[in-house]
Amino acid sequence: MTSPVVDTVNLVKIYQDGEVPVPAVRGVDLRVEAGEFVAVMGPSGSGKSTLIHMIGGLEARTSGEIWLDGQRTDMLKESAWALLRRKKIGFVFQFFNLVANMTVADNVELPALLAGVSAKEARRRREHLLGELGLTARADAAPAQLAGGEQQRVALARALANKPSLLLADEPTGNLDSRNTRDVLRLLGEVHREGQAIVLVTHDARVASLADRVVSLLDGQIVDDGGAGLARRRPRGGPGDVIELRG
Ligand SMILES: Nc1ncnc2c1ncn2[C@@H]1O[C@H](COP(=O)(O)OP(=O)(O)OP(=O)(O)O)[C@@H](O)[C@H]1O
Repeated sequence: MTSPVVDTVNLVKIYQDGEVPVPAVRGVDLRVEAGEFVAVMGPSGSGKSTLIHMIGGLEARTSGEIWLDGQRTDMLKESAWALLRRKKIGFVFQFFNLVANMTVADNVELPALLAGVSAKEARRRREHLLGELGLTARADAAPAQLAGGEQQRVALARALANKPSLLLADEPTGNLDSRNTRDVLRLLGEVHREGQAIVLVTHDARVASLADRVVSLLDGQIVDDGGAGLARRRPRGGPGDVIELRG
């Protein structure tokens, strides 16, 4: 049996607001299998972002365990984390973190080149991803010349250039109009069909409807795990993969 891509055990995060402890995540057990698409939903402040930041190693946990692909990660040093992230994880967060003095094309190719992919293959992936996201004409622009929604799509292309086994996304369609949302969702469907796991925070029920499973958080705890462990996975290429959005 293969290890789950993500396995958190009694994961806790308590922020300190001066003297006041702010419990953000309170004992979360979340298991995500290879290739599974999980949407995380819940009201504002329920701990969604904190949870995926901890899974991605961007935020230290207070207690509990985090395992990625069978490797315990919550005790890793930053250098080991950086290597693991580069190899296995793609991030799309609300802050796009594009490199300001590089073109869109170079921003998208960089992670693949850093991971040792050949220049030719990195260019092929970049052309494919920018094409899918309607950004081909913006390849030579600097990030600052792009609208917010365009920057967000470049950030998604960059996160996928490496073909990560795990994509972590925090509101990836948050700033997008319906046409761009459709492009992003089509690409996520493609990523999912290729067997990459996705953990995605969203407030958008249309986005969540594409997932294999919706995990609901409330006050830092999972109140519904969407039937983890049940054979809910749709067959690849089945009707669930057809993305239709109006508007
Ligand atoms: N750096 C921080 N310092 C102190 N408290 C924080 C910090 N970051 C988050 N919190 C608190 O932790 C709780 C969970 O926040 P989090 O951002 O994870 O929720 P969320 O579900 O992602 O919310 P939203 O949907 O609004 O993004 C909230 O009470 C928030 O105020």
